[in-house]
Amino acid sequence: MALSFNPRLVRGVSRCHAIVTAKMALAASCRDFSAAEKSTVIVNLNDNTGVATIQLNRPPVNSLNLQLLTDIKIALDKLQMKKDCRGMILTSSSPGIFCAGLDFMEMHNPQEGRAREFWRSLQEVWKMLYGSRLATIAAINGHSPAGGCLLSLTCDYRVMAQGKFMIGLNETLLGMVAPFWFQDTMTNTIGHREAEKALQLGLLYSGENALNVGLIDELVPPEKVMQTAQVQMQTWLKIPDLARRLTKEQMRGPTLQKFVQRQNEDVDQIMKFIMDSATQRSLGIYLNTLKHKQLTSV
Ligand SMILES: CCCCCCCCCCCCC/C=C/C(=O)SCCNC(=O)CCNC(=O)[C@H](O)C(C)(C)COP(=O)(O)OP(=O)(O)OC[C@H]1O[C@@H](n2cnc3c(N)ncnc32)[C@H](O)[C@@H]1OP(=O)(O)O
Repeated sequence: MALSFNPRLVRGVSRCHAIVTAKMALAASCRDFSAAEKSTVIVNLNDNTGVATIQLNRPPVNSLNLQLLTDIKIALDKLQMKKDCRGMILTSSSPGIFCAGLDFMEMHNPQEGRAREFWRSLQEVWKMLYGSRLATIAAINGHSPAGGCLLSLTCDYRVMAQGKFMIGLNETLLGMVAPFWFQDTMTNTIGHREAEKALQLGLLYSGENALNVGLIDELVPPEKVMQTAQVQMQTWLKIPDLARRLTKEQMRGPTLQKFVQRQNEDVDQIMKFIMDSATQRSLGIYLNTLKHKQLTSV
């Protein structure tokens, strides 16, 4: 697959306890997170409200590598198995950066087996989040390009910090095509016409413009992002869980079913793209410019 790289572009807790101290069962599972090596997520569960927080904790930019994706999946798995857990807020431990998207280092001259595992992990995290039984809110406390935007789009509600932060699926600016399920998630959120523009132009939206097109639901001062997410979560939790969950399943089911049907084909296509020598040349050039980048928004 050919890749056209444009170097001008780019750049784009109440009893609540830290990771593991929540309830006994969760405490045990959380110990698992940090047993072998430092976890790249911080998980809290408020015993009183049933609301969990997952903080992406891979400084400096929370780029999604295999470990971070695996840690998110493990955390979600464990939270979803806990009956008392009804909601989850996804945020970052690094104010100013929610998530910089996929970790380019996972795609730069990778071993094919590792790259496949990486892509499958991304697919699994998307599928789990998009179909989660939990009420989910993204507390976007910083930049959220590409895969970062995708993560937030899986949630039921998005609160973003005011400031010079950008959010959007900017893949085309990098000479990449956002996979169909990235596109579907965007279209389901902002509608077909706006998604057409956003995806083809690789638009990175300012908070104000993201609010205008419905990409985010609230824009608040940075210090109010978590509080706003927690207050909004109470609204979602007033709805009987089963009714809310079945409605979500009906709304998102067709997108998830289409994804499952084409999941393997998607892995094969991406592998072909990543393993292509022209892609690797472009990525090498891009990685050099990444240090001197500047994101510009609409
Ligand atoms: C031409 C590319 C071709 C790639 C082809 C590969 C195949 C791909 C297959 C198809 C995939 C399609 C879907 C893709 C989805 C994605 O998510 S791709 C990732 C897109 N993300 C971005 O473009 C964001 C890039 N980063 C930034 O714009 C900025 O870093 C920031 C998020 C705005 C933060 O800025 P700032 O606070 O100024 O920090 P920096 O100094 O820029 O960064 C700190 C260090 O982190 C490194 N880094 C940043 N982003 C990434 C990343 N995504 N992956 C890996 N590393 C990253 C950055 O280089 C800095 O490193 P050091 O200089 O070593 O400190």
